[in-house]
Amino acid sequence: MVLSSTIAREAPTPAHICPMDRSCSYLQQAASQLNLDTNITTILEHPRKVITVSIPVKLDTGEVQVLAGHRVQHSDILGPYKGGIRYHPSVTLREVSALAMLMTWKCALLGIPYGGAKGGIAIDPNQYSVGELERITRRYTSELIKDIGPAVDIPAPDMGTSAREMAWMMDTYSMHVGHAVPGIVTGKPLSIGGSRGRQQATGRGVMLAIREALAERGQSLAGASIAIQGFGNVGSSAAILLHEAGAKILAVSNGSGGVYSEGGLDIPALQAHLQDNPRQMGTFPGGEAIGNADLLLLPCDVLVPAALEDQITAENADRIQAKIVAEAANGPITLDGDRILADRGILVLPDILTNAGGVVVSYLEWVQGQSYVFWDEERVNREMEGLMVNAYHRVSATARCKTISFRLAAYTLGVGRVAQALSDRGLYP
Ligand SMILES: NC(=O)C1=CN([C@@H]2O[C@H](COP(=O)(O)OP(=O)(O)OC[C@H]3O[C@@H](n4cnc5c(N)ncnc54)[C@H](OP(=O)(O)O)[C@@H]3O)[C@@H](O)[C@H]2O)C=CC1
Ligand SMILES: O=C(O)CCC(=O)C(=O)O
Repeated sequence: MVLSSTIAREAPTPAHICPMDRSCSYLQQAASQLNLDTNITTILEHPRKVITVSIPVKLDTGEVQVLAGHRVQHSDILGPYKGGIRYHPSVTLREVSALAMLMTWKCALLGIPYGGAKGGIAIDPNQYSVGELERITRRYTSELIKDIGPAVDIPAPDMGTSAREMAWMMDTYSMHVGHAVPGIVTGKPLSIGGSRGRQQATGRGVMLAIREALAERGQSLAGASIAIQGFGNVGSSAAILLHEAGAKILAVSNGSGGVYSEGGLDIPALQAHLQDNPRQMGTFPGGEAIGNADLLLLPCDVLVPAALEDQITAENADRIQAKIVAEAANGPITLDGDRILADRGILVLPDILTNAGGVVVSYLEWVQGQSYVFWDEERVNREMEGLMVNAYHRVSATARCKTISFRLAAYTLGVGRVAQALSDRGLYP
């Protein structure tokens, strides 16, 4: 048996330095708007707990790999830690830390009683069999068993994971404690206490944020031209819902490239094509192939990055032709890219608002589970829409009233709520 260690060897971050430049920069800007005591900001800059575990996994070949699994718990000031689990080759402890902090502000902005966390393993799930993925997920859960729980830390799907991984996590945790604990994860299958509407929830929230932003400009979704990077859970759900609302989806893409049609893509036909030809966007007969980099530069009403971080940077921000950029992904715009878009007057709908529909329905799943009463999809969608639209208009009103960007307005509302709770709870030393 060969032992191949694939544990990421990242340089350790000095304890006194905030490891997350972008997240900390936005936190600092919000702190300055709020006139926060610098000691409170210093506390909020640091994750409360950073966990890295070794995950030995026996591959189908008999070889053993040891993977590094991370879980970063940024804050539980407002409630249990909450956030997704990512399986993607680009996962690092730094990235997971930054994403955990985003979760704290997102939940606070939306007014849901959760803190923020994120987890991840640096693997390409496409390179592993289902059996291997199950063993990886179960061992990762086992290693985290003392740090997660329905009142402590509640994982959910993120890039590269889905209801399937949540079911494995729920089962592993339940076996450890000796009884079924559906509330240990959200985004799980309906059969074990999942919520109707969770799968499409993030994409639905993205559609709602775009709808509200266009409405404030006197435009409707019908006829709006939209380009979407990423066609996974979030990108494909947003594309379907925007298409159903009459928007013209000019282009979509995945890791293998994209497809473009000036007249708008037939999204259901594209989905059917992908069923038969997985990941082969470029061969869809209803459009022409387009690269991911060019998709970002298309002239359109709304550009929706719904894949990875750092897609809009100092290199391409001055060539973005969209009027609105809706951050469906977490962190798709770098700090420099953000400054350039702001200087050019392009409205950015920030991630902590735009993609919050997922965690909102995770919260609704948790509420249903706690009360043992499960709602129909119409009710779930209605409750989520209420919270999303309310948050959108609070952000928009704050941006208008303080003459600041939507991002800074969203951070000011999220950070302000956490800072208030921190000082009310007396955790401030
Ligand atoms: N799932 C959720 O509920 C939530 C997700 N998010 C965020 O949304 C984003 C997407 O997550 P999700 O949809 O769940 O992830 P998925 O794993 O379901 O989908 C990811 C998509 O991104 C594509 N992709 C990967 N690399 C690239 C690339 N270099 N260029 C273009 N596309 C690429 C993938 O293509 P391929 O299949 O070819 O690899 C796939 O279409 C992430 O930032 C995530 O954090 C935010 C809130 C909630
Ligand atoms: O649904 C959840 O709990 C978390 C979703 C998530 O990871 C995110 O919003 O980035």
